[in-house]
Amino acid sequence: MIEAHGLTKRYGKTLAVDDLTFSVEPGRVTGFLGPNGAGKSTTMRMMLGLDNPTAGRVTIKGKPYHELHHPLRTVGALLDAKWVHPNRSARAHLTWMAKSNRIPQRRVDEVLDIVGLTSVAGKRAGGFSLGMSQRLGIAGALLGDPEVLLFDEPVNGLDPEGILWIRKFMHRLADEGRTVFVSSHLLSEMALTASDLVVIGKGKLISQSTTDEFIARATENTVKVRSPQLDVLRGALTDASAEIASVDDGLLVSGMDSAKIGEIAAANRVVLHELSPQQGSLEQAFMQITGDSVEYHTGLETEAEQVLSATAR
Ligand SMILES: Nc1ncnc2c1ncn2[C@@H]1O[C@H](COP(=O)(O)OP(=O)(O)OP(=O)(O)O)[C@@H](O)[C@H]1O
Repeated sequence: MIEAHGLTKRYGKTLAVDDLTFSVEPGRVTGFLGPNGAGKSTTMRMMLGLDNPTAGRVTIKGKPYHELHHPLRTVGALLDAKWVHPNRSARAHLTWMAKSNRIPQRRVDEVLDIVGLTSVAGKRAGGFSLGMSQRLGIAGALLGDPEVLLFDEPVNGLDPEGILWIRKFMHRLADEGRTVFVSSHLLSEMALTASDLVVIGKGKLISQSTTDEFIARATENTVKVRSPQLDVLRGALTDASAEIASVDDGLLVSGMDSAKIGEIAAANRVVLHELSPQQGSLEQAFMQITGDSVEYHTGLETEAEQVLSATAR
């Protein structure tokens, strides 16, 4: 469990984190979403005691980081995957970390196995691909078998196979009952990875909810209907105050759920060929919820475009 209360960080004139209050629950993957510069890394650094809050506090299992008796056994983090001596082997790097934290050597082999690096454990970490470096970073985070894990932009720059591996791994950690807090500016990736979302923009909390609630709240859900008696159906739905738009081969109905539309169709003896709820995407939700912040919106469009073009490729 991670809890932030009024967490604030000021760097000179920049208010990097502005009065954030939220909590992160165990047994779930919680996405920490916001565009570049929103304050995600600063927040995570404060969670790990690497930066001091200007005001407010953040606790892990009820205590600020510096009061934890066994920090590495309580919280593990992947902040920068390339933070490793390039000439050290993966095993030597982890052994060095383990020794300085009084963690037994057998745990090094365990974590190498967990992240699938056993076969390259003796190779120079400097020669690792980004995906392998991420795995090594995650192995380091797991060394103390912590209940709480923080990952800062873990899928940045990874190929689809690497992204899938990280996603499944996060789910596995949450299924083991751990608290998994993962930052990203990649909206569609977070929609697949996280069941809960903490969304920030310009240092401020925009929303905390489940991913499904976030999308449902922000996007207007519509229902697509196809029928050989479209005109009869259109009249009946209009009489019932639904909003209707015509699409190629049917109608797009808003302001009414599919159950009600089905009932109206049945009452009017209208045959339906399709009755399908259309859910908005996380990109749409993100744009809609944050759209009133000009600076935020500008940054966001770039991110959303990147995501959309990456998806189209
Ligand atoms: N050490 C620092 N000194 C001065 N300003 C800083 C420092 N660290 C962060 N900032 C500023 O604080 C704001 C939030 O930065 P932060 O890195 O936390 O955002 P972020 O959401 O993690 O973005 P990114 O995805 O680009 O890392 C930015 O305006 C950044 O320039």
